[in-house]
Amino acid sequence: MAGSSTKSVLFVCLGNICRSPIAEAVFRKMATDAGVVDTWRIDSAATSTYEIGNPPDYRGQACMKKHNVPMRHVARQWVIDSGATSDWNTGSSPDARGLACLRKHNIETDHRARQVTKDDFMGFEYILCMDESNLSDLKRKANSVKNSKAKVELLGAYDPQKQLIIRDPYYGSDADFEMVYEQCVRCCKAFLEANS
Ligand SMILES: N#Cc1ccccc1-c1cc(NCCCN2CCCCC2)c2ccccc2n1
Repeated sequence: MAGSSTKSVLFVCLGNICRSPIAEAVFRKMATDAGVVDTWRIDSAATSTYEIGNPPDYRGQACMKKHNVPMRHVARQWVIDSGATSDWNTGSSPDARGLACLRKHNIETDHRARQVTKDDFMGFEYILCMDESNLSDLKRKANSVKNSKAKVELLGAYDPQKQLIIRDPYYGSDADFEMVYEQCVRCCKAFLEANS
C-alpha cells in the first residue's frame, strides 16, 4: 500500500455499471473539491461477471451529467475464488461499442478489464457495498482470503438519514437513479468526513 497517509476505498455493487460507478464518481468529486483526492485510492467493481468491460449505464451517466459530476469507469469483475476465474479479458481493452459511447459523452477512460487479484482485499482499507446480497457475497469471499484487511461495510451505514440499503436501479427509472445519486451524496460526504 502507498504512503501511510494514503487511504483507499473500493465501491462495489452487482454489475458495476449503475450504483458503484456513481458512488465512485461522487466520492472522487468530493475528495477533489476538498483538496484530498491525491491521498485516496478510489475504485469500483462488481460482485458479478454480468457487465465486465462495459461502460456505466447511460441513465447513471445522464444523472452524473445533470449534477456536473465527472465519471470515468468501465466495469470490472471483482470475484475472489481459490480457483481461477476466466482470463478471457485479462489485458484486453474495453469493448469498442463502450469506448464509442464514452467518446460520445467526452468521457475518457483508460480502464482495462482485469482479472480479480487477492490483493484487492489487502489493497483496500474499505470495501463499501450497496445491499445485503453484495454484503453477503463479499463476506463469503473475504473468508477465502487469508489475510484480508478490508473493512467490508454497507455504504448506507454512513447515511445520516439512515437509509441503509441503496437499491439496484437496473430495472428502474431515472427517478431511481436520482435516488441512488442522493443516497451516494449523503453517504460519501459522511464517509469522507469520518476519514478526514
Ligand atoms: N440479476 C438480477 C437482478 C435482480 C433484481 C434487480 C436487478 C437485477 C439486475 C440484473 C442485471 N442484469 C440482467 C440479468 C443478468 N444475467 C443474470 C443471469 C446470469 C447472466 C446475466 C444487472 C446488470 C447490471 C447491473 C445490475 C443488474 N441488476
